[in-house]
Parts: sequence; C-alpha cells; structure tokens
Amino acid sequence: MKVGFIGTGSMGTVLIESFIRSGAIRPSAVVAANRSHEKAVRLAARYPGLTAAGSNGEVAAACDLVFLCVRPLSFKSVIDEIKPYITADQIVISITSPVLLKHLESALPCKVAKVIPSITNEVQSGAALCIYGERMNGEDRTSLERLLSPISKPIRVAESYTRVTSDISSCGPAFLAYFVQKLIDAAVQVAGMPREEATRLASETLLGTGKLLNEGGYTPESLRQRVAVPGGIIEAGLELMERELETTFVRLLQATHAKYDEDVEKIDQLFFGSIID
Ligand SMILES: NC(=O)C1=CN([C@@H]2O[C@H](COP(=O)(O)OP(=O)(O)OC[C@H]3O[C@@H](n4cnc5c(N)ncnc54)[C@H](OP(=O)(O)O)[C@@H]3O)[C@@H](O)[C@H]2O)C=CC1
Ligand SMILES: O=C(O)[C@@H]1CCC=N1
Repeated sequence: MKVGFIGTGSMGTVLIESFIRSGAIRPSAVVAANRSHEKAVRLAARYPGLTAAGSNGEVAAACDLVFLCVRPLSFKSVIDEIKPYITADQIVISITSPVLLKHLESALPCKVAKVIPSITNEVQSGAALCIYGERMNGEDRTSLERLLSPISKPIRVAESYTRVTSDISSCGPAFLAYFVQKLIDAAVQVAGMPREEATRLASETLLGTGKLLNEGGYTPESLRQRVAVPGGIIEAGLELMERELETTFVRLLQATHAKYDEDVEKIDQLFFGSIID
C-alpha cells in the first residue's frame, strides 16, 4: 500500500515522521508533495526510499490513501488538481476540521474521511479524531484506524462535534502550554526562580498530572479534591482561579467556534459558490 501526503509543512511532516519512526509505514511506501518542492526533497533525503513527488497529481496517481495536509483555504485548488487522478476505491483524508465531508464528497469520486491529528502524535500519544464519509465501509474504517494506532488513539467522532473535539485534542496542547508558560513566567517574576528550572519542574508536573488522569483513576474533580485541603494553600490558589477564570474557557471555545464558522463559510463559497446549510 502506498500512502500519499500533500503538504509537508508542520503537520504533514509530523504525520510522515511519526508514521515512519513508529514503523507504521516504511519510507518506500510514502509519496509526498509540497508547493515548495524543497521541503518534500528534504524529507526524502532524511528518509531514504521516500518519494518526493513533483506534483500533487503524481501523489494522487500513485497512492491508495492520500492525506491532504494543507491549510483549509487551499483544499479546493488541491482537490481540483488531484481529481483527474482519483478513482472510486482510493481514500482521501482531510486533516483539517472546517473542510466538511460534504465538500469532499461533492468534489471527489472516492471514499473520504477526516482525521484530525494532534502535535501529541509526534510522541506517539494523544488522539486522532476520525470522521467518516458514507463511502467508507467497515473494513476501510478499521484499516485506517490500524494505520493510525501506532502513533495515536484513533477516536471516532460525529462531524457535528469536530470543532469541540479538535479544541480539546489538537488545540489543547497549545492551550495547556500557554497555561504552563504563564505559571513559569509567574514563578520567575514572583520568586526569581531560574526559568529553566521552573520549566523542567512544570513539565514534570504536567506529565505526572496527565498520568494521574489517564492511569491513576482520578478525574479532574477528584484530583482537585484529593490535593486541596480545606483552608489550605491550594484552596487559596483555586479560589483565585475560580474567580478570575470563571468564563474564560467558555469564551475560549466560543472564539474557536467563531473562527471555524468563518472558515466553513469561506470553504462553502469555494466549493459551492454560495453559502448552503
Ligand atoms: N498545526 C496543528 O497542530 C494542526 C494542524 N491541522 C491542520 O493541518 C493543516 C496544515 O497545517 P500546518 O501543517 O500547521 O500548516 P503549514 O503552513 O505548516 O503547512 C502547510 C503546507 O502546505 C503546503 N501547501 C500549500 N499549498 C499547497 C498546494 N497547493 N500543494 C501542495 N502543498 C501546498 C505549504 O507549502 P509551502 O512550503 O509552499 O508554504 C506548507 O508546507 C491545516 O489545515 C490545519 O488545520 C490539524 C491538526 C493540528
Ligand atoms: O482543523 C483543526 O481543527 C485543527 C486544530 C488546530 C488546527 N487545525
């Protein structure tokens, strides 16, 4: 089986490298193209056997499975370019949320899916959100999830939950990193702690907290209750966060949903020439 990647920027590269390093795909099974060809050539130099294709059409013609790893507004032109090479039994996968199954199914004659990865897949952890078009049969779904398993936990989600699940899974690493960064900044500012030491300590804490929530049998609520004794130091901190951040996370998700709606509208116009429901 040949696996194609169109777009070898940040996320395309994470996927290719993670698949290869985990042993899920051999370099010789990978065909990749990128608008600026040098990026694909650099990958081919790093992974002997990998093919740096000269065009997107070459990827489409050569592969059973094609991951589209370009930015949302580039999808229409990439799809127009590959369509002449695509046949009914191929699988084309969008890794971005605002390109909907209806866009892909209306524009391509093949099986289509969305797989929203996460930077956490770089260390073979985190989720890969799987959203399937109707042409994907049970076997297609199972074999795609088998491919994704070495680098992620494939999780099936309904398309209507794409945004919120991507917020947690794909935007989440950036949001949590922001929180950690602010904690480190405060440690430096308030106590004069060396930044590197604070960073190492905060990273260990994040890892340990993740383990407690994943393997330690805790929920976020039970973990808080377990460590925050009434009238203690942790409780004083939590009370402040509760006051200051009460509406922050709702507004955070409202902001991502608003940007998503804007993108979907632009993509509707690109695919259908007008906005439809
Ligand atoms: N960043 C993340 O954590 C996540 C991103 N995604 C999705 O991944 C997609 C890509 O994001 P990201 O990798 O961060 O973006 P990047 O800008 O890093 O990568 C996009 C790549 O696509 C290439 N490209 C653009 N147009 C074409 C074209 N017509 N043909 C071939 N290649 C093209 C660009 O080439 P050039 O070098 O010429 O600019 C660039 O290398 C987005 O749709 C995003 O929503 C999904 C989950 C997580
Ligand atoms: O398409 C998405 O929802 C993802 C999440 C972060 C960037 N792209």
